[in-house]
Amino acid sequence: MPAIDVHNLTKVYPVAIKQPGLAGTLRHFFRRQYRQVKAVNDVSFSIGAGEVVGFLGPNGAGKTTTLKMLTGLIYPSSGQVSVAGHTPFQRQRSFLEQITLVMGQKQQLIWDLPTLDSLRINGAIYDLSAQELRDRIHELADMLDLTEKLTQPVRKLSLGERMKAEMLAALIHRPKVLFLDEPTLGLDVNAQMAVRKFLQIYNQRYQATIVLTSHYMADITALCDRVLLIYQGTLIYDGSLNNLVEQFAPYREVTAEFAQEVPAAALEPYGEIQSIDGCKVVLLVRREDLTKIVSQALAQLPVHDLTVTDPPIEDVIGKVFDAGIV
Ligand SMILES: Nc1ncnc2c1ncn2[C@@H]1O[C@H](COP(=O)(O)OP(=O)(O)OP(=O)(O)O)[C@@H](O)[C@H]1O
Repeated sequence: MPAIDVHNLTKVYPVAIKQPGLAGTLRHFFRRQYRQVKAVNDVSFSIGAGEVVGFLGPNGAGKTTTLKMLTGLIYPSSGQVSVAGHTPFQRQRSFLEQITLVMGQKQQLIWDLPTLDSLRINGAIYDLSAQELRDRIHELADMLDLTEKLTQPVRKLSLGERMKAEMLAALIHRPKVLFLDEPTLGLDVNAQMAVRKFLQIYNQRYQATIVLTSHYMADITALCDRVLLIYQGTLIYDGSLNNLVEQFAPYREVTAEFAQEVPAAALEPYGEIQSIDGCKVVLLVRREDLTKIVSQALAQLPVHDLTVTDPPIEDVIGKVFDAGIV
């Protein structure tokens, strides 16, 4: 049985339309008009237990709305959802004990209290014995390198420490399905890496299923083999990140440093010129022509150094969203 099974999921929000000014306010009061915003449109996918899936889309694409439906915070307008064998919006205790939702821009820890106190509250909510709670705090704090900070009021933690503490609190009941909405938002590179590493270990240790949204592609490339792309509420890609790159970036970047400057006209036959900076040139070369072009360049041009890389993944995803379809 898949951990998450979604069929034809749709969410339409009614949004009140209000004209400006006093007349608009009065009209709004007596005869309210609505327009329908289709935030999620006929989305279907299935995620197996233990998978880590990246859920990507531009702002307003419908990611958070989908996560809210998967965690039972809002009702779908139509379609079926099953998470850990439950219908999320019924919000049964046995469902809530198996999932967690972490939102990078929202916090559940109590601001003026030390993290430890919030963890005790969560322990009571999930009926953990004192020993279980101690063991889990010890294990997770150790994984997150947070033990020293647990007695400090949350408001005195750095952003990165706070996010780790949020993660600890969200996982104290050892959920099997994790929904993470921008868990590394605003963190510096080191803190992002620490959170990623932690998620990798948690996934492996508990075979947890993870659905992750992030605008940082490094999170996705480090954690997810599979990505779902959503655009204007519609799922436009479901598959491996590698296939996506191959499909949408049928070229590779060749960076060459020459012993002396080479005129642009002499470079044109080799590929599309991206930039020329003195003796350093970046070209885009189609994947199927790469071997031929590289050997020709080495034979015919004064090449000092040459490297071949994939284009940045952000650019590839950006292209997909610009095109709007796959
Ligand atoms: N409560 C709401 N009422 C009305 N419209 C909403 C509501 N919540 C979201 N929307 C609209 O639904 C669409 C999808 O929003 P959603 O927050 O799901 O996008 P998102 O992909 O998570 O975006 P972001 O990356 O910016 O967080 C947007 O057009 C948004 O304005």
